[in-house]
Amino acid sequence: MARIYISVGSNIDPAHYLRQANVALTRALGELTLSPVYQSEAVGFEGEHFLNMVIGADTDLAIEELVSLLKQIELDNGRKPGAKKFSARTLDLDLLLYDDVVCSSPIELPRAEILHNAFVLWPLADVAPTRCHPLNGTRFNALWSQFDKPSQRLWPVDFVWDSESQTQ
Ligand SMILES: Nc1ncnc2c1ncn2[C@@H]1O[C@H](COP(=O)(O)OP(=O)(O)OP(=O)(O)O)[C@@H](O)[C@H]1O
Ligand SMILES: Nc1nc2c(c(=O)[nH]1)N=C(CO)CN2
Repeated sequence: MARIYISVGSNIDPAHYLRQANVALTRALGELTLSPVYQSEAVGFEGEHFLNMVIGADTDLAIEELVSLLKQIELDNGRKPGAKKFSARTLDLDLLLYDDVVCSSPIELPRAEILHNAFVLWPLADVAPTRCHPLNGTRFNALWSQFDKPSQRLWPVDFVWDSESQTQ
């Protein structure tokens, strides 16, 4: 069994697609650990605000199977294959950590974004505060407390998981 962490992001109908991701990942992986949901300004391009969060789970799937599963869930939820890297998206699911595995090609683990993006590191520090980054051995709560916070604006939101009639 591997402990995994997945980053979830959306800036097209984001409340709907976060709920869809939760349903699809629960179906595929079983019990999930959900971080709080954060709203954030789009980083790297002009666009609608994002909702971001991190999901933890235990799985017997291999890394490649897991990345294929995430890609299929993205496609099932309106993700346009071949869209520009920095562009609006219905659903982005990235595997951040698979136990303490370190690898780079074709699959990058741990995902470099952990150290660069507040919208990844804050929710990861929420769900795995005392877990250590596999490359530098530092706990995620310490990495978050050292992060240059004014550089990226994000804020926690009250998120309603079980109602399609709510917008957040
Ligand atoms: N840790 C990982 N998690 C998910 N996909 C990965 C990972 N490492 C490599 N990949 C591969 O990289 C491909 C592109 O994913 P990547 O997240 O880099 O770009 P994207 O999701 O298309 O765009 P963006 O970077 O704008 O989110 C994926 O389809 C997958 O095959
Ligand atoms: N706030 C925010 N900005 C982004 C995000 C994201 O998930 N949240 N994802 C991107 C491409 O991976 C680019 N910019």
